[in-house]
Amino acid sequence: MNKPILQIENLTTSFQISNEFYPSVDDVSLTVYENEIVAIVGESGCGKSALALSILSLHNTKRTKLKGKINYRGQDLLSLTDSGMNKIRGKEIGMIFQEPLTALNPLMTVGKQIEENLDLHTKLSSSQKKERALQLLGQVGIPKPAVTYKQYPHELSGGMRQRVMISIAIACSPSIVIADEPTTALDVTIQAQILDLLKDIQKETKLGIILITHDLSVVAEVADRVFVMYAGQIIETGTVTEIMKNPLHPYTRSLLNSIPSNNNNKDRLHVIEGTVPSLDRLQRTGCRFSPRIPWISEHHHEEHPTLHEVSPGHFVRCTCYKTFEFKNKKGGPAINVTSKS
Ligand SMILES: Nc1ncnc2c1ncn2[C@@H]1O[C@H](COP(=O)(O)OP(=O)(O)OP(=O)(O)O)[C@@H](O)[C@H]1O
Repeated sequence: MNKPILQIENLTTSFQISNEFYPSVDDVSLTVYENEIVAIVGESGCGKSALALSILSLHNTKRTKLKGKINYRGQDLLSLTDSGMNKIRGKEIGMIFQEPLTALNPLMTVGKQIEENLDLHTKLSSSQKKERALQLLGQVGIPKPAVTYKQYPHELSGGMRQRVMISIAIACSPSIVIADEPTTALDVTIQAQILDLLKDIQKETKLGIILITHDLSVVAEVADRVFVMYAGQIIETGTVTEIMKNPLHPYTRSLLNSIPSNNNNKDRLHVIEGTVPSLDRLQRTGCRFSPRIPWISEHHHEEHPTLHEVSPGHFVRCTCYKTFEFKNKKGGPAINVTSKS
């Protein structure tokens, strides 16, 4: 049985807007075990990145309030000082961002950027650092590590830059890597290569990966378990096999129906207006998804929706899933699914 590495308990992350604090991540609990890929999926604005940045304590502390617990191997990350957290970031928990061109330093060679992370967290000599950097570049599939080592980020293609980001993220052999939309900025073939690379690295190193994406087809490709987020809350979770085979929440079903290969409906798709509401306009009582499926009458929703375990490990929020049908009954998306790209 794999051991839990990260246990998030009742995490609420609130941001200050004008003079009020509004929860962007609302009472989220999730566990990541070693040797698994956990996906967090949802439309733009659901709180996925806010959750990732909370794990790494990367929010502006003056304008953000965090409540709950983030246990990493027995210590609560929320109670750590800045210097305590600096020892975790990049060493224990690696991070891969969506756009490597902005995440990488344009003025530093690839080799130096990998070595910078090694400098912070290891006591390797200069020659050992170089050796490790070259080995990492080889591990992430860079064809000529010695050449790329000396190059600047702008000299590389998008896919190569993302491989470099991955090499930096795994340089200090972390237990967890958080990958926030790692393939969104890449074209389809390169996307598939990067996903394969992440899968291979995960298998080789047995680390836990938290994969953030708006795309359920990416989830189906690589993840073991999935947490579907809507308006700051987890609305459904389970193994990927279970969620793909038996999605229950209307939102999950809508996301799945928005994948072209899953949609057998040859008619015009039925699109319901609406997007994830902004934090200050979000209804916080009742089912948060109900305004987007107004044809489902109120009494089918719970007043205080909770997560129900429908089969071992498969949880769904609110009772509306029991009676939900797509408005056009043919399975077109119930909502106009937005994405970041
Ligand atoms: N620093 C901040 N201050 C105020 N509001 C914020 C801040 N960061 C995020 N938000 C708000 O919190 C909500 C969730 O944002 P978040 O970026 O986590 O969503 P997301 O699901 O990651 O979307 P995307 O895929 O677009 O990044 C949004 O309404 C966003 O506007």
